[in-house]
Amino acid sequence: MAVSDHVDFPTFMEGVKKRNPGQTEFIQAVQEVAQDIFGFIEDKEEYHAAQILRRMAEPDRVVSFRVCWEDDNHNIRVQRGWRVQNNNAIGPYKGGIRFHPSVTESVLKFLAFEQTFKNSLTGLPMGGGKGGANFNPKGKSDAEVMRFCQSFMTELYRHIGPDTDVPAGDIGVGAREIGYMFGQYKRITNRWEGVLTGKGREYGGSEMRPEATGYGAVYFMENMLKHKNDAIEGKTAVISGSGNVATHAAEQITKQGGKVLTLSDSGGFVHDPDGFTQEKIDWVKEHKTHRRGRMSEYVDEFKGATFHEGQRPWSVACDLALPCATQNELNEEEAKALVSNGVMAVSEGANMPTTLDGVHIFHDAKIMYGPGKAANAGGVAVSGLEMSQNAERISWNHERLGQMLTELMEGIHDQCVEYGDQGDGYVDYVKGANIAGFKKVADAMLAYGVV
Ligand SMILES: NC(=O)C1=CN([C@@H]2O[C@H](COP(=O)(O)OP(=O)(O)OC[C@H]3O[C@@H](n4cnc5c(N)ncnc54)[C@H](OP(=O)(O)O)[C@@H]3O)[C@@H](O)[C@H]2O)C=CC1
Ligand SMILES: O=C(O)CCC(=O)C(=O)O
Repeated sequence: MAVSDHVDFPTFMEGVKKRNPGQTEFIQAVQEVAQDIFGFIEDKEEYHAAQILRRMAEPDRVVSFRVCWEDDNHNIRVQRGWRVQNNNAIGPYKGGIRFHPSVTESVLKFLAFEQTFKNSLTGLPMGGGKGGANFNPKGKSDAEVMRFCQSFMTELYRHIGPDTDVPAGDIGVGAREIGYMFGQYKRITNRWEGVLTGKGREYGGSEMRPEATGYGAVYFMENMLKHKNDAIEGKTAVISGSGNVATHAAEQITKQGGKVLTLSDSGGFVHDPDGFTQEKIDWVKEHKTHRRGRMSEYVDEFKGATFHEGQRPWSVACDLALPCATQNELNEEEAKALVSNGVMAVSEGANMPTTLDGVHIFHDAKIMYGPGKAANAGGVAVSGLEMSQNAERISWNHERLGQMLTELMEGIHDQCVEYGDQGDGYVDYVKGANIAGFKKVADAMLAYGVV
């Protein structure tokens, strides 16, 4: 009988850092999870003996490939693509594809790691994966984006499948890119199958998927407030981003009687003290998605608003904050500014938008803080429902899916409370999400033995 290798948290993290040199985002994501899991498994020898956390922090595989495409001037361009298949213990790998110049292996490994816990929290049978390329869709013609997507899928198709790995959208990958990639998969394989989610409604996409992540993050906020006998109505909200997640979060805050004060993009943020009404949000959706414009142009359209170039919105006083743009977009100083301006609750639409130091500020101030892996899980949850609909060759209506999303978010919130309740009225939602997400995957891995 082997003697179990029962390492402590600092030794575990030293090993993670040594094995993943320079991968700061991945190390950050593992650290945030591991610090909670070490406490939880302290007296659970079976997890130590089977090296479960060590195995979870090592992706099943990372596929990296060349993506060649021709631009409109007939220049040959070369990008790097990846698919990180992190863990398929509880279902096929599942997670988005990101096209952005900042994409690296470290970024995709952190996202695939987070996705594993998030997907487990949904209660649906989905493992964790993530992919992407260091391709910048900004400023490219539709024809260039199509050629890039086709080339990307020409390599990716051999690694994915409806029971193997089911990608979806993320930053820089929306309905247009999913259409081009799904078309290419179908063309190469001669199969129509639910290999991607986030598809257009006319070819197998699900009702509610476009809204699901942003609405879900607001439902998570609603659940946190309800737990304290409070509600969104009458509250002010600061939101970052102006893409799929941010605009739908803004829409749902507005529907529930809250007032959205800001939206942003990588150029800066817009402060509209009169609030973003549905008409204004529709303008932003159209402007960013179809005209592919900049948020700076909002102030030419709507009087009374100001644009703050190169800045993030966290200095604007608010009751609620929803970071919905990208990772590490809210640091320690910005967290302090939010707290000193009286923020009550933070619900993360983006993945890991708050730095570890920022998270500590929220915890020390005991404000309600819903981490991305719980708060933004509504998107992948409805993706899971899109997979079910495709497999059954049926489609459910908007109302039914809306109801399912509401119930799924409530279930995720309640799991966080079950494992994160500190007994003094404070809920540590990070701890709750980490432990609840870990347990199901870990138990499945134990059942499989050493694989
Ligand atoms: N789409 C989904 O279903 C899900 C998305 N998420 C997460 O939500 C976040 C937003 O995704 P999504 O809305 O889909 O993406 P979109 O591409 O639709 O929008 C991204 C938004 O974030 C801004 N942004 C991107 N990178 C940066 C940066 N480095 N600094 C400042 N702003 C930036 C973009 O501004 P600009 O236009 O200037 O680039 C844009 O406003 C990501 O963290 C993603 O991983 C999580 C779960 C599901
Ligand atoms: O819908 C999906 O499969 C993935 C969504 C996603 O990428 C995420 O949750 O971060």
